[in-house]
Amino acid sequence: MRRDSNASGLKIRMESKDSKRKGSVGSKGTKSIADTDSMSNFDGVARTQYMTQKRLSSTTLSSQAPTDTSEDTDQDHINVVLRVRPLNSNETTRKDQFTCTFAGAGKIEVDNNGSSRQFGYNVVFEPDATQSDLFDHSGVKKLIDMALNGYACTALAFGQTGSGKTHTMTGPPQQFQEGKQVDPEMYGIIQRSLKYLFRQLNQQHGNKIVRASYLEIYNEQVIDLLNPNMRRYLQVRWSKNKGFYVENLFVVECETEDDLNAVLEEGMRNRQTGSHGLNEFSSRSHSMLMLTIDSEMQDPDDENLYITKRGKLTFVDLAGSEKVKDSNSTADTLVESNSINKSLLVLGNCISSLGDQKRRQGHIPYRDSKLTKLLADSLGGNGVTLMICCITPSSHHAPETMNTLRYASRAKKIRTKPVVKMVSTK
Ligand SMILES: Nc1ncnc2c1ncn2[C@@H]1O[C@H](COP(=O)(O)OP(=O)(O)OP(=O)(O)O)[C@@H](O)[C@H]1O
Repeated sequence: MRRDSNASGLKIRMESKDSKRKGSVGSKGTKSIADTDSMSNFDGVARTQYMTQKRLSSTTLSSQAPTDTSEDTDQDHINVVLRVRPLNSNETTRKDQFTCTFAGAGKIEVDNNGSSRQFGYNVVFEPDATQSDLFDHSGVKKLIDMALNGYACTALAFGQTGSGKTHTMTGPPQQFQEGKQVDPEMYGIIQRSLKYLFRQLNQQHGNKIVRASYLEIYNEQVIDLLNPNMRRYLQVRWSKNKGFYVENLFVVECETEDDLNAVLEEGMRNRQTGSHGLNEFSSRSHSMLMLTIDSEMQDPDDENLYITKRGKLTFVDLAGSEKVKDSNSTADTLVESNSINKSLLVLGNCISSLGDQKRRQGHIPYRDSKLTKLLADSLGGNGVTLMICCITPSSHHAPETMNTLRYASRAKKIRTKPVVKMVSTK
């Protein structure tokens, strides 16, 4: 191990060269809330506990108890939660209608030009839900607990451009600009997760090592967000042991929450963003912040043997699907839009196949995009996944919103087989 800094001076303890090279809410309805700490999907041991309903004074979240508890006990459904952002100033100026009705119990009804449809998810966050509501009740804490116990866990934000994915994951995107600061109340799921992760780690005994890497997929190329000066596209490879992985990705070892926050800031500053008709600070790439958490413990039966549980925690902020007509894309942004839409189409195809009981036994087109290759394990493998779908309630975007909701419903049917990864060392 040695201390080092990357090209842009990120001061974080880094792994040895070898290991580095290895790439290693407010509606009108009921005010109820899910105790997501008992969500069966995120509980690898007690798998069939039902969510308990709690009343909460001013928050309006709704929840749904999982209904099918009789299935293969090795498998877990992907958890899907939905966040509806408030109407923005463009939408109110245009006098767009508010299309969503919240019936409670994880149900949402959306009106698309006179025809309405109801959808159901694990939790629905209504427009006045706060950032802290999202963190407390989306199930992400359970996800972190599972990563600490050796599972590969993913939190993935999905939805049309401008629907609030980045806001949900990190808070307002402007905060990462030079000299800008944000009220900590606005911090997103990632910053809150990093805090929670270190709080949990500090309470545990034994050696713990947290490593981080951060990449983006921009125009179907993988770029290292922690080493952007390298400006070399990284290759996605496959191996029997690791599945799909990115070769030569910069990996940093983080000792504190501040180290991880520095990684986040560095990556967010380097991420491709652009301005278009639907979002002033639009992410033009899919980003993945990947943490590996090694927890070493002595084998109770052999004092010379140490067992390391290797959990993973990945935060994915997808670029948003967009209608080129609405985003007024031209030249470069058109190439970006097409690339984003294409990779999201492949993701949609994978989700459709995986969500269909018959088709999931057949060919899943993971290899059709880098994004799906890197999400293969989270979606169809041994991972545990939380999908956070973001939508706008605006009538102007209702057809696109319907698409997002349909995808989210399909994703809910996907099942993975979570396994704990162990490494033993003498
Ligand atoms: N729940 C919310 N409450 C208040 N403002 C929000 C909310 N969600 C999003 N916004 C604001 O709306 C704008 C667009 O949000 P954001 O950039 O997160 O969208 P996105 O889905 O990540 O878009 P893209 O795919 O283009 O990157 C931002 O200014 C953001 O702060």
